[in-house]
Amino acid sequence: MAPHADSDTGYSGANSNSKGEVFTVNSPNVVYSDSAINSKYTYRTTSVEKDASGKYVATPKETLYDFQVDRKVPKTGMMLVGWGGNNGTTVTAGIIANKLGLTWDTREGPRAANYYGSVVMGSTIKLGTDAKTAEDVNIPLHSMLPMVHPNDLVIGGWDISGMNLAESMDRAAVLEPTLKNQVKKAMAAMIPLPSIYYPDFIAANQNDRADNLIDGRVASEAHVEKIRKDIRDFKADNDLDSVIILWTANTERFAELSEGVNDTADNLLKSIKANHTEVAPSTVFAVASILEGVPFINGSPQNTFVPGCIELAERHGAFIGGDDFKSGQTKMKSALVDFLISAGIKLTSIASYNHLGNNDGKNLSSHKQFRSKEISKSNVVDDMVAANTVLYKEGEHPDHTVVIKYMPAVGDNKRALDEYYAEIFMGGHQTISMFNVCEDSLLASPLIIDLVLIGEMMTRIQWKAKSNDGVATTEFKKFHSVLSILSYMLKAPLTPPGAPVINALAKQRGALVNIFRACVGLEPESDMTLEHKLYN
Ligand SMILES: NC(=O)c1ccc[n+]([C@@H]2O[C@H](COP(=O)([O-])OP(=O)(O)OC[C@H]3O[C@@H](n4cnc5c(N)ncnc54)[C@H](O)[C@@H]3O)[C@@H](O)[C@H]2O)c1
Ligand SMILES: O=P([O-])([O-])O[C@@H]1[C@@H](O)[C@H](O)[C@@H](O)[C@H](O)[C@@H]1O
Repeated sequence: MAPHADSDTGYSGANSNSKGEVFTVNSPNVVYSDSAINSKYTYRTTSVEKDASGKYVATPKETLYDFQVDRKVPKTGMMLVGWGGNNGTTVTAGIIANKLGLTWDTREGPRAANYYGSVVMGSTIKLGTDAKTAEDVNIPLHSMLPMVHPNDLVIGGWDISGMNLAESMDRAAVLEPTLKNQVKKAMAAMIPLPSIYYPDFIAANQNDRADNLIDGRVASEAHVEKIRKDIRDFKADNDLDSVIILWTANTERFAELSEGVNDTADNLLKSIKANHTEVAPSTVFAVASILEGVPFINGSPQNTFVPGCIELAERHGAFIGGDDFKSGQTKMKSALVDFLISAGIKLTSIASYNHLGNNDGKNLSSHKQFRSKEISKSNVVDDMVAANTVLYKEGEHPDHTVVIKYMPAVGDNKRALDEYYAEIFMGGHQTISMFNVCEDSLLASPLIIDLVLIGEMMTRIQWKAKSNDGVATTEFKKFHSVLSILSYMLKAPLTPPGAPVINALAKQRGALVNIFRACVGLEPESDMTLEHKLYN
């Protein structure tokens, strides 16, 4: 279904038709037209109650969904807030290099552009099993639905630093000179739009790069309208069908949540109108995006989505997602903790130390900004611990410490040192010590692509339902405004109010893949492989 031959994804194992489609579903429940894929999907869950004796009673439930996927792949723009930063310049250079099919010399020999680290572009999913050999048939995740190809993204954005992207790519010191030289000309023509700058929200040490500013140092309606106009102009100037806004600017301090200021949509809008000092730049960008009806995704840990912002998104049916790219140390943690606890090993302490020398690290050397990051890096084990009442009593939790130090010498190559300490059988202990060098921007940039591609895809999926108690949704509706399907890429996944937060990495990926499967009428991949277990 991708508009590109599989060679663009570096994938050679699939055969695709003239439209680049890798598969179709042969089922009476799935109907293809030129404009849409319509599927009927039975969603099977288990409802659990306690009986009078306190025993659980499990009742299978079925809900019949109709899914509709718009097959027209739109010309899409990606507008980055913080475009001139390490992540912004790196993802831009990476997309240009892939689009041009560049190779460049390195000490280890020639390297070619790729999308490694992108779950959409670099991973595969099991479609099913071969009808003749019963072997797994795996296809690129990107081929599951008619998704935008990152090579086709039109890129723009804002930065408080006015450097062109070639200069800021040099400042970032992430990419090899032999690659930079090949994209420098294109990137020199890319100039970030001036942005809003409220000094109190980021470290004072960022002030020296703030030379590309919109007037006004507190939130205002004028700021919202200026950003809305920037979005409209970018869309019109590039003849785009859709635009996704993504925050990859500095980590802000948390905004104080208070009644009458940001607790409701109306109060938030009033606070912006009244130039309230507790409205963060990232929240102003989110409000502008919501009012423009374009998805806004937060790649940083601050509480951009104050309750009033979430309510505004719900009111306008606009998509939001966040928070904080899950790129290295935390991604490893969410997989390792899932493994240990689901193996019945009682994790009792996690010590997470990391140091880095990029501008992100410089900003995080300020306590208020570090605190935002400490929160997002610390909550990632909560769901896995709470789910295992065999190992952990109510309220019991492993010790968990997060340390971040700014060490300029290592630049973007963040060092993560972790110790996991656990109780095992009969009083024994297991100690896992890990040294993980995360080249932060090269790990985060593919996540930016995933967030934008999946965020855009979700704007083209609608559903209606008929549950087995007869409650029917008659009109097609969009997914909830809060895109929790993005959680695999995020440390502190934002969920619809009242919905549980899932941090276990495998569950997050399973949700993404199985929702995409449902959209084409396919059952979830259960890994049961009964076909290999029941017959002699
Ligand atoms: N692996 C990773 O790199 C990683 C992982 C998780 C989260 N993050 C988060 O992503 C964000 C970006 O990381 P980075 O390494 O690119 O940082 P960076 O400091 O290199 O880039 C941030 C950019 O944002 C700009 N900026 C600051 N305030 C702005 C505003 N109000 N409007 C527009 N631009 C503004 C800065 O000038 C800078 O160019 C940080 O918040 C970081 O914590 C990064
Ligand atoms: O995703 P992850 O590697 O756990 O977390 C990273 C932190 O280790 C790092 O200190 C911070 O600067 C990055 O922005 C990112 O948040």
